[in-house]
Amino acid sequence: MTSITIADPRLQLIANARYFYQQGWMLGTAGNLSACLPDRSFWITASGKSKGELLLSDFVRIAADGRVEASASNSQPSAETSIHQVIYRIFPESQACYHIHSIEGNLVSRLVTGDSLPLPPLEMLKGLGVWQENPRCVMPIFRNHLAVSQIAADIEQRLTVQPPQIPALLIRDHGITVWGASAEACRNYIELLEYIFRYIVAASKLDINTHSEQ
Ligand SMILES: CSCCC(=O)C(=O)COP(=O)(O)O
Ligand SMILES: [Zn+2]
Repeated sequence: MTSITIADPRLQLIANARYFYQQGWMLGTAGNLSACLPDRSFWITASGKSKGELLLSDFVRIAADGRVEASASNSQPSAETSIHQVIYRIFPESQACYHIHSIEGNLVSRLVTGDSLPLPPLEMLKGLGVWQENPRCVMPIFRNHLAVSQIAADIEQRLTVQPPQIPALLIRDHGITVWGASAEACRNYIELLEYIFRYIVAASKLDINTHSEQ
């Protein structure tokens, strides 16, 4: 009889957090990652852990009804757990949700004053699910309240009625959050967005209009 071993999703979260740390996107304790289990509970990084050197014990398991199901002694779930919960509620097909803090993400959030960031019509958007010629795509931006519950409430209120074109949102002066069908998809979304953000920042320095059709 063949036996199948189901890998612990925390292992992939640890590897991705280390990679993001190496890119400068999860420095110090910044950011939080989560991944769902078949019963819709999810593992999320415990609050205040160094994201470049996570251990299996640096995660908290949150049940589908919001209870803390498992945690190592003294570990509290990420302070931003409510944002992950809202994302899983609005997009129930999501299996993972990643939040990082990057310099480019914060810079682009300052290039516009409104509540959405226009994205240039780059080929890279296809990796985020946008398959249109010369797409007009925007990314939602949310205000960075001190109370995370207010950010989560704003996200739920807006995205429930106005689903975004890409599985991602920006919190101004704070960071980006993505969600997807797998941890691998989330890592790809983060990388693609970081490329797009670098492009936007570089274009703004060169004073290039990135939205005109050539
Ligand atoms: C320097 S990180 C400030 C808090 C934050 O925005 C974050 O992403 C990490 O919070 P957590 O509670 O998940 O460690
Ligand atoms: Zn954060």
